[in-house]
Amino acid sequence: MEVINLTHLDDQISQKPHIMAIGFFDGVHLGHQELLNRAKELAKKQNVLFTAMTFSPHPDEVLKGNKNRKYLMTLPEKIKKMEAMGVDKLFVMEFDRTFASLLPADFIQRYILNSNTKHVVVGFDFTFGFKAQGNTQLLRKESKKSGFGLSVIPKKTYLQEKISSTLIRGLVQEGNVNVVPYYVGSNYEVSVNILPYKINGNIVVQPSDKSIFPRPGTYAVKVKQGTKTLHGKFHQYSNSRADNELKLNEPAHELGDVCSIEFISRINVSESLSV
Ligand SMILES: Cc1cc2nc3c(=O)[nH]c(=O)nc-3n(C[C@H](O)[C@H](O)[C@H](O)COP(=O)(O)O)c2cc1C
Ligand SMILES: Nc1ncnc2c1ncn2[C@@H]1O[C@H](COP(=O)(O)OP(=O)(O)OP(=O)(O)O)[C@@H](O)[C@H]1O
Repeated sequence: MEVINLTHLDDQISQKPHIMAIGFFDGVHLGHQELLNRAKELAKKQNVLFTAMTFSPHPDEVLKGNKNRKYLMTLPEKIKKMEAMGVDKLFVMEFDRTFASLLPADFIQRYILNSNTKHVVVGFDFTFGFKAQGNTQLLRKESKKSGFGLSVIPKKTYLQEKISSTLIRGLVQEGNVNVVPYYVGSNYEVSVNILPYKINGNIVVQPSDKSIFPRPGTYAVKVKQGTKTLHGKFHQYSNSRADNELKLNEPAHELGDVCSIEFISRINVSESLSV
């Protein structure tokens, strides 16, 4: 997969024909996966590239000044997932105030009409352009007028509720990691750095300060490094502390500098790590 970093100065993003999925896609949940899979199928049928456009940082960081915003996935984690979803080219548009002020019609002109975008795939509640004025109705109207294809993915729900990044962020923060697979199709997973010392014989790990972590407590986890998977317990001290302890059930002599932690479930206090 090719990753193309863009700014508002890039007014054309592709010469080759492509089918593009658009959205922020934090956590790449089952709703996002349906959308990306639709774009992938269409691209295969039409023998064109499957592309996705995402934004960095999140519009709220820029427009609401919410600099401490935390994510289900950091950008490198999202890039890895997009590659696994089969995206050929990922456009990462720098979201700044100048880009935010682009009118919906100008967004369509630059990134769809001038960029050989044959078909656009978005969800039912997608918005774009200055003050989020563009929506799927506008895209529908323009697609008929200008002749590009449009697929709008209907709301994907679980227990009658929209599957959303916001809802999943809440589940993780509350420690309800065991239900995340119903919304994402897999466990909540975070990449961490392994620090070069131990505490009480436990491995000490440090997440990115942009990653969401479950509330303090002990969690049953899977630790993945390359093709290796180990099981263990993860202890989260407090939301403000930067390091956390990891106790593996099996010896892991060659654990390197980084690994990813999959959260399976929260463990009762009585079974917790002795720390
Ligand atoms: C060109 C452009 C301009 C945007 N301007 C605004 C804006 O002024 N205010 C706002 O709240 N969101 C703005 N957004 C953010 C969108 O409303 C939306 O959050 C973003 O396109 C990601 O879509 P998604 O949230 O459905 O993933 C803009 C998006 C684009 C593509
Ligand atoms: N449950 C869903 N069903 C269908 N489409 C969805 C669903 N959730 C999001 N989408 C679509 O996926 C794209 C990316 O959406 P976005 O990143 O805003 O996800 P979200 O889960 O709604 O996030 P948030 O909760 O932060 O608003 C958009 O085109 C959106 O319409």
